[in-house]
Amino acid sequence: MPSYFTSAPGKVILFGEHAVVYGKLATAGSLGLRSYALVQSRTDGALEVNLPDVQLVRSWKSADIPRQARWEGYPYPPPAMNVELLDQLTKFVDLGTQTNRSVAAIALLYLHSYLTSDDIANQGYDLSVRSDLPVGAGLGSSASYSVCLATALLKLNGHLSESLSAADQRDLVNQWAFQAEKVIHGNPSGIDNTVSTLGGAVIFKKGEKIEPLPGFQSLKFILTNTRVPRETQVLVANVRKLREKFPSVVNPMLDSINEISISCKQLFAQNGEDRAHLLSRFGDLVDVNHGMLAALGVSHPTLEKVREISSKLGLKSKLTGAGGGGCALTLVRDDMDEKTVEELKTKLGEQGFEVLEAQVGGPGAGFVTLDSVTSIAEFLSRGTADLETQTWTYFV
Ligand SMILES: Nc1ncnc2c1ncn2[C@@H]1O[C@H](COP(=O)(O)OP(=O)(O)OP(=O)(O)O)[C@@H](O)[C@H]1O
Ligand SMILES: C[C@@](O)(CCO)CC(=O)[O-]
Ligand SMILES: [Mg+2]
Repeated sequence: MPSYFTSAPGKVILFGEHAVVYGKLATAGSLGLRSYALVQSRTDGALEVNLPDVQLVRSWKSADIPRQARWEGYPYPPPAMNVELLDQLTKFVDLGTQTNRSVAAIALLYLHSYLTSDDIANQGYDLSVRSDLPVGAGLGSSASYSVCLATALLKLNGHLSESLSAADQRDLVNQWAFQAEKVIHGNPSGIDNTVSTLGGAVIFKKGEKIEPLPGFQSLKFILTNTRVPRETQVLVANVRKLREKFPSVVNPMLDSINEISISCKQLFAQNGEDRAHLLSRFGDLVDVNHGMLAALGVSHPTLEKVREISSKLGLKSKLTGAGGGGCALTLVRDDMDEKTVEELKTKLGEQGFEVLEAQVGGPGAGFVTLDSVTSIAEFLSRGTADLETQTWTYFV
């Protein structure tokens, strides 16, 4: 009766969102805010899914769920996106096409279709996911959800055997989480699931081996959730349309954003000893990158409000993630006194924004093997601090 907790962090993109979709460099770090899953096998052939963050509770007879090919296992890569299966699953879940919970359920069943063995499918299983991240706010909730799902289903089906190195296990989790991200986002670059799987801070280029950001030093940010809902898929599509209309205008902007990530990498690599200089230059890059994103049409009046409020207090902010609402990050320099930070938080709160403080650069995906059946209700009501006291295994 295998059963597991799995967990994965959200992410904050420092520089390079959107440009990363076109093969440009981006830098990002994992967040202290995480999602958690509980997966455990049953005996009655049901697949029971609990996703409280998107208000979804469903129980399907496992035998009724459309399935096509199974994945052959390591070292085979996941097959190309199966559009026919996606159509079948969309009809099967019957929750509308573009709702939060519809895509969440389809992503889960898509991984189920490939990763679940016939034996486990016949027995059935419970899968619940809960998150400390705001959903759809630019902090990688979809990636963190996808990484939790991939880790849970790979573990449950014995695909992460101990004969594989930690790096191979991590790659498998990342590759399958990317499949789930594709179901949710359409055309993701893969940066979000990669940061969520690996943890730490990375410099990322689509399709290339990922490197930790050399010399990365922990930075303090305030994250402001404007609470304006938006969908990453829609914003990415809007930038694509603008680029198709004006390639000669937009392409140089994407190149400039690439240079921002290179400058960030150089800052950490060269200026590690002069922290004040590093933070001042980092702040300049925050400003420039936001300006370019605004020019690409992915800012929002609320994000500009965050910039206005923070700028009056001498702080630099930019949107983070896809933009169009969602979250902004504000760099808190070491020399900022607590009073100013409190004033910032108060002013942001007065606008109805949610202010989050989180560490950047913590651990990536992890799991705990459980030796007894856990009640779903208990798992869903447990505090994060309580879950974190478990003995987690990370893929390092
Ligand atoms: N805890 C969760 N439970 C179930 N589904 C989730 C959860 N978190 C995210 N999702 C899925 O991810 C979707 C949100 O993804 P989206 O990419 O638009 O936002 P994000 O990942 O928070 O932001 P960004 O991609 O800009 O970082 C939701 O509609 C839902 O389908
Ligand atoms: C907007 C985007 O660049 C980042 C979303 O967090 C999309 C992606 O990279 O897939
Ligand atoms: Mg996302």
